[in-house]
Amino acid sequence: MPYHDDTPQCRIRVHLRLRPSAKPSTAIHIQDETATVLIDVQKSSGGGPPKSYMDQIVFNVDSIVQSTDQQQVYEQIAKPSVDDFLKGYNSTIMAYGQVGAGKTFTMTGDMKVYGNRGIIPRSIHQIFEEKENKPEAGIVVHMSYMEIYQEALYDLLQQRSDNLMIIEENHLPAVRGLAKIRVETEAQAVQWFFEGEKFRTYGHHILNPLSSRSHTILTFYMERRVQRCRALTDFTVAKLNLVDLAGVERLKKVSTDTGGLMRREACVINKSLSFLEQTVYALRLGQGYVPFRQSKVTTLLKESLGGNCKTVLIVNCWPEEYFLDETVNSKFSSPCKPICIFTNSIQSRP
Ligand SMILES: Nc1ncnc2c1ncn2[C@@H]1O[C@H](COP(=O)(O)OP(=O)(O)OP(=O)(O)O)[C@@H](O)[C@H]1O
Repeated sequence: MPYHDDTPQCRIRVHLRLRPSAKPSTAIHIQDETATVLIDVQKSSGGGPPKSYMDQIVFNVDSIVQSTDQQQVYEQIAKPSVDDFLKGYNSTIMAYGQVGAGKTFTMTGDMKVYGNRGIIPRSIHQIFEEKENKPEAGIVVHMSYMEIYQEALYDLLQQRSDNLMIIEENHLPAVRGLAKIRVETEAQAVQWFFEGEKFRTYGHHILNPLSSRSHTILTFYMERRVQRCRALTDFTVAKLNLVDLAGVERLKKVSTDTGGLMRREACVINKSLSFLEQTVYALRLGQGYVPFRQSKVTTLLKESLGGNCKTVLIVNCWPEEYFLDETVNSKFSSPCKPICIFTNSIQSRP
């Protein structure tokens, strides 16, 4: 069931997507009714017969998707966020998970097969359908697309310009130098998105011939007129972040190259994802100090994780035995669920 939350405080929604597998691990038990995943793991110490070595890791999410149907994934997980954005709420949809587990398939999709297009092209369609159907709302849309590679920022809509700097604006991070392109139609937005994709950093390894080596953040900025009463018109502004995080990597599983570029990339990616985990745990525990500034991705996602935003996290997993360690590590998503964030739809333009 798609989920809508109109309360001023809402929590991060967490969805698990398992990619199709011919041989799923028997250690993973899915309970669809309660959206719970139970994973049998070996206890590290202790005596007794083999069975007593087993322990069970439990993590709870909001829903579990095992289907490959991109339309269903969009309807169930992403569309409510785009609806919220169009109503004037800041929204974020973020894909996290192991390498090759389907993050880019979920966000961008297979653009050669129309039915397999992902959340980004479908969101673009929904945004411009609203703009066309409601001319009275005077909707204005801008977009930006950036990449975080090796802790440096690149503007994918300016031929990968690196002339960007994180600054603070109204106590929130902003990126100076980032192009915000005004887009009038769905075709223009798709064209700019493809233009940005050309400059994205990909690598090739055993698990994925087209592996993202960076985090990307595609943002839509919307401004629309809202008639409060006959004499009063508000201009509501909102942002939609579509985030494709780089994958959690065990280097020995993806490459035999232990000293080169892939190793350096994997170290930086894993470090930034572990900072993301630390940030989530600090928010979950309600700690006064939240280490947002430890990495570029947590700095830029400050509002999505602990500010004024409705956030959805999609955790992509391989259900095979070979990836069980990484699947267990995905349990970090569980503590995201109770994190409450403040949401306010009326952010009027002065
Ligand atoms: N649910 C799915 N159904 C069908 N094919 C899928 C699915 N998930 C992933 N794939 C396929 O698996 C391959 C790897 O997926 P994808 O590139 O999306 O992984 P990723 O998590 O983004 O990886 P990386 O972290 O390496 O960038 C692609 O060829 C993709 O089409």
